[in-house]
Amino acid sequence: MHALPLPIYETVFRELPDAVFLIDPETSNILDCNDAALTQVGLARHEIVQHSVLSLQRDVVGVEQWSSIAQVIRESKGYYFVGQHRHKSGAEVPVEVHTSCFMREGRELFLSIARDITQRVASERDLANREALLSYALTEASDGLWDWNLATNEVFFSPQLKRMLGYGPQEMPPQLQTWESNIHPDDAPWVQLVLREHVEGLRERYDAEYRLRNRNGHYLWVHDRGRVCERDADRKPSRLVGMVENITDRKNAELALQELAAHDMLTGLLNRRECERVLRQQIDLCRRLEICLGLCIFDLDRFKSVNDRFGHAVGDKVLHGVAQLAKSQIRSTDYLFRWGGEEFLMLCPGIGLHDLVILADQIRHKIEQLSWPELEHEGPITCSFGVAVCPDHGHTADALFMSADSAMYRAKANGRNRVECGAPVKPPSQVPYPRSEVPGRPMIY
Ligand SMILES: Nc1nc2c(ncn2[C@@H]2O[C@H](COP(=O)(O)OP(=O)(O)OP(=O)(O)O)[C@@H](O)[C@H]2O)c(=O)[nH]1
Repeated sequence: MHALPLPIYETVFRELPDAVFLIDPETSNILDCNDAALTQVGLARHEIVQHSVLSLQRDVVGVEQWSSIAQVIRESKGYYFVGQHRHKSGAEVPVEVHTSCFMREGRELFLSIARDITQRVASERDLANREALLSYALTEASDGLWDWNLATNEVFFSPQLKRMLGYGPQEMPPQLQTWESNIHPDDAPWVQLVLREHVEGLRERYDAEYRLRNRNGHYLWVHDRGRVCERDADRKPSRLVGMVENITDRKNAELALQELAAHDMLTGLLNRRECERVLRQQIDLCRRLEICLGLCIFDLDRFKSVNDRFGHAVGDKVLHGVAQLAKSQIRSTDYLFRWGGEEFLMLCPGIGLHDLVILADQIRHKIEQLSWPELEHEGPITCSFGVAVCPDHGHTADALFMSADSAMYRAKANGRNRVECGAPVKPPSQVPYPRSEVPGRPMIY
């Protein structure tokens, strides 16, 4: 039983933002209410007081139903229900009602507090709609979807994602490791870096194209995009969702085109355009790693006479043979390009002048020793070589190339079938640049 209302309680009753009704359990009539109650149903005080509480809503109909509810309210400490109050305008106001029973001066009374939950119902409806959409997207969308809980490292893989990779609905354990272990080893480090950078807030989104292994062990090319969609109380990412698209066909076509555009048809070597790109990239890389970069240009000697005497087709064979031989002499980390016509360019990261000269001379010698049945009694095919090393002979791509090129012309002028070195240049005073070769780079090829 509650104590008698004191003036302070009277004020609380009047000022409460929730609608409060004082009800006679016998008649269901409202004995009193606060202003929030009047606002909630849009009625004046005289339209409410001494009217049945049943007139405010439609969930309880008739005295009989009211009596049984009144009985439940009496027996329980508090009666709670979610229903609708009827506004004067005809609109329905969703309410959450808590009713309790108490005695005052020997008389039984009900106190009902009705909270307007319009906003909450709207957001719940919105959430339900979104969840339905999400559930549709997760199971039916043509792209595969994933949902990663960062706290547990659990990952939901959508049925479509599993289908894309050739797995059944019960396969693919829902863990981050399942995904990680299927990324192509060459792609894994940078894909994981991109993902980490997004989680750490360094990238706005996670977006990567990489190879993902399917159930048969073959790799698919995928475009994977994702975003942090939930954060914990400390604003740390707690959930990331993303979408995986199978782009194998497009990527393969793209790669085939790139391959075609980067290679020379006759020799199969990388072409001049690719050479220019790689040369600049290697200059930057070697500068960053503080290692040397060797460049060698070689050109067939008196090749015009081969064409003239034996025809272009035989000349092509010679070019192809020379390219294959040179290719067989370099390391997998070196590059060989067909610079143009009968001219080739070799790039060797981490090599010093001494070793580069040895390598060039070895190739020169091996080319000279090749036998060419098509050339009948013609003498050996020979080449002239010019070598230069960055930074000793040039600090930029152009300077390095020019140095090796003029060395090659000097080799021609000095009798052909020989190796000449570029002229040393002064280092730029402001850029400290090492002279080191890669430690341990073998001199023997
Ligand atoms: N068969 C064939 N010949 C080519 C190709 N590209 C360039 N050539 C030929 O290479 C020859 C180059 O001749 P030149 O520049 O006079 O040089 P060279 O005869 O080798 O004389 P030096 O370089 O001074 O030793 C020309 O006959 C070109 O037609 C090719 O793809 N196939």
